[in-house]
Amino acid sequence: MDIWVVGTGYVGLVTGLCFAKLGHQVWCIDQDKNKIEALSRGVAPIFEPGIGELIAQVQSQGKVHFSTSFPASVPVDAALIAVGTPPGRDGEADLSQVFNAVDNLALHLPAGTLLATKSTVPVGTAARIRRRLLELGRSDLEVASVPEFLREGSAIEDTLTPHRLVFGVQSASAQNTLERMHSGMNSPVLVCDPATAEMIKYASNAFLATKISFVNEIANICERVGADVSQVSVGMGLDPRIGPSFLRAGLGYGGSCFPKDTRALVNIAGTVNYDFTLLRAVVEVNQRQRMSPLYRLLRWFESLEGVVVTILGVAFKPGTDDTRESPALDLAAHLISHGARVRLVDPVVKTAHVAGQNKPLPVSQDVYEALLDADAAVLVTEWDAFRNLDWTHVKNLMRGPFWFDGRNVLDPEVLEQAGLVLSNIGHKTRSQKIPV
Ligand SMILES: NC(=O)c1ccc[n+]([C@@H]2O[C@H](COP(=O)([O-])OP(=O)(O)OC[C@H]3O[C@@H](n4cnc5c(N)ncnc54)[C@H](O)[C@@H]3O)[C@@H](O)[C@H]2O)c1
Ligand SMILES: O=c1ccn([C@@H]2O[C@H](COP(=O)(O)OP(=O)(O)O[C@H]3O[C@H](CO)[C@@H](O)[C@H](O)[C@H]3O)[C@@H](O)[C@H]2O)c(=O)[nH]1
Repeated sequence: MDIWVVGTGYVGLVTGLCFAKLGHQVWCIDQDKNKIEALSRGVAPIFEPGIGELIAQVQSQGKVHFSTSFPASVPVDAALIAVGTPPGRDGEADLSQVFNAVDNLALHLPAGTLLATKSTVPVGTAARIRRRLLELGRSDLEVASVPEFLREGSAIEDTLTPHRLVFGVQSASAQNTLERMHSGMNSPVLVCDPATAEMIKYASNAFLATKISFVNEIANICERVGADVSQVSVGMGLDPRIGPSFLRAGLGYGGSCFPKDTRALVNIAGTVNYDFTLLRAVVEVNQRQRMSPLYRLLRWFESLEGVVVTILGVAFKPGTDDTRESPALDLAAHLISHGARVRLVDPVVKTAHVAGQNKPLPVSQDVYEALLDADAAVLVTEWDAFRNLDWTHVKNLMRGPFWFDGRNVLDPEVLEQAGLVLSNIGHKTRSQKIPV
């Protein structure tokens, strides 16, 4: 098949490359000249395991093409919209990129082509797209919703072997086009109407975010009653009705999806006069959870004025260089506003945009250098590189012994043996000095 993918961000790029790998002829179109130039030279604009090799493979097979404009006289069976849907002022999804893409596609797609959204869009967007196409005199295009469920860090595998495919369609021919497009993927398929498909995407992200905020609330109670949240998670997860995933307590969720999509779903509910009380609480709990190291540091130091704090991990999770809605950036901004001197270290992120700073902050790649003369350290992102440090060396480098493990991946006993003091989330603190 011939497929156009509009928007070559995370989702558009990975989707386009994977369809090319499945044997389709793919055009990846993006308005960002630098991105397209880099991709044409085989350079990936994102850090994602396997992406460089995949670009090289499908480029050498002539299966993928990168362009800033819609190709003329090139056949096309389906166009996928994978542009951004960033949050607007009240958390609502800003659909300007989507409708810009729709308007451009309306000028270029031949009659009968399928136009499907991969972007996460509010319920009712497919209907709005159809109305827009009618206004533009393009009642001859099919509209569908095919939400994307990939995770950053395992995006290629998730796209080639997804847990499920959701086809939100209104006609047999649209379903048939999507089936041909995805043939070669051996995944369960749910066929439904576009509005239902759009809701499945938001409901899935909101439910996973709810699990995380729930376990973080349990963790906070564990600290106060002397229970161990890691074991509570294992114990809960052994019940197949609950399942073990997304029960890792920590500094809460970040990234380009959960924070944005939970707020957007609260907003969607509001537009139909429904107060999504539960999801509002999930969002609030997540925001509060990010600040737990700040409160713990304030109890340890009393004042953070001039205190040097090293933050380990700037990406919102390991395996990506994406810093969108990373808890580390929020924490850094709050520590700085309390007078702390913040140092950042991450294996792949090079600079960080921290609110209130007029230029990006540098991010070190050398963890020992970043810990030299630090008064305290906070692990925010559980990169492997931070798990097995030479703790005696760390103790000797640092001015103070205080560590906060925001992802519960460090062994308190090992750190204590080296003379450090470790506080973490959801465990009874071992040091008498750290009040909960
Ligand atoms: N990042 C993820 O892990 C992920 C996973 C599933 C779903 N999603 C959803 O997919 C969508 C895209 O996410 P992303 O992270 O890839 O976004 P992104 O912001 O990284 O990329 C969007 C791209 O679209 C391009 N673009 C914008 N308007 C355009 C236009 N009119 N024509 C051509 N190109 C245009 C931008 O230049 C940019 O490169 C969002 O709705 C997001 O919620 C993201
Ligand atoms: O037990 C857990 C699991 C995750 N997280 C945090 O949750 C966030 C999101 O993690 P993850 O879901 O792995 O990353 P994303 O790449 O943002 O993927 C989510 O968002 C995508 C965009 O919508 C969806 O496609 C995916 O299915 C969905 O998992 C990260 O900050 C994690 O640190 C926790 O705090 N505890």
